[in-house]
Amino acid sequence: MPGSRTLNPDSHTPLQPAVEIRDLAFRWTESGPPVLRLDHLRIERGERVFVAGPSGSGKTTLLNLLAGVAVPQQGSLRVLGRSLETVSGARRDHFRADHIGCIFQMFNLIPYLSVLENVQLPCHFSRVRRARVRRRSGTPTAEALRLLRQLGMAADGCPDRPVSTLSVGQQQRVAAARALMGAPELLIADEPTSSLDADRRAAFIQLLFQECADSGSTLVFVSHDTALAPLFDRTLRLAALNRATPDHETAVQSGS
Ligand SMILES: Nc1ncnc2c1ncn2[C@@H]1O[C@H](COP(=O)(O)OP(=O)(O)OP(=O)(O)O)[C@@H](O)[C@H]1O
Repeated sequence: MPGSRTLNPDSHTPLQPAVEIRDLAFRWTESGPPVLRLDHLRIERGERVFVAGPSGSGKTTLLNLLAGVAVPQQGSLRVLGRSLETVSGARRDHFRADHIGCIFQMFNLIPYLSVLENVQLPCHFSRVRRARVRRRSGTPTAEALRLLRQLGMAADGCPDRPVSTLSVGQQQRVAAARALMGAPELLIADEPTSSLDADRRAAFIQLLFQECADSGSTLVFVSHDTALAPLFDRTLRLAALNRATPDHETAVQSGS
């Protein structure tokens, strides 16, 4: 039960929710229309949330806001208890490096680095994640290999290959392993299974769930594949704001 995992075992003080949004409006350009409006959204620690909605409804935009890549022009946005709309870009970058694992649609892998080097990158940017990796597996290399093994990417010299030589589906798994390094409290994933076959997709989701359960991480997962939705604790459904239909609301719907 996600809502029950709200005590910090170290301090015995209640943890803030993973995400709390109020009266948020976001537009990409000053004169452009709002692309996302959310009156209230609360995601508890440890929850696994599936984000659905038609193309252009703002799913990726929402992940950009949660990652602190973009900031809302209106409303409040608290992630892991931190008000992201009030802090500088540099602080948001630091916060993201320490606490958020991102699997973006474009992967953002560094082409001239090997698979193993790419997966270890979060440890270069964050002392917090480095410390967690040390506690879990001893070294960044050992933890990266553990994750790559789980994703079927540790055999046949794969860890030493430059990522530019990998298929899109393989790159997707490398991006996932990198996001999971150092057990970030919040994991956000944008269409992370779009290039995987059915078997790999099932294994991938199981791994994400297992890793999140082991570390109490919260998962926000965007996908057009609504067959996956019942696997999650609930579904957040976004509706396109600028469609010429009466349905202009951004709806939050609870799944089973
Ligand atoms: N960097 C950007 N600059 C300007 N407009 C943008 C930018 N990124 C997205 N948009 C616009 O914001 C709206 C929401 O886009 P977004 O990518 O969040 O939708 P989405 O629901 O993730 O779509 P898809 O399912 O196709 O990935 C769209 O109208 C899009 O054109």
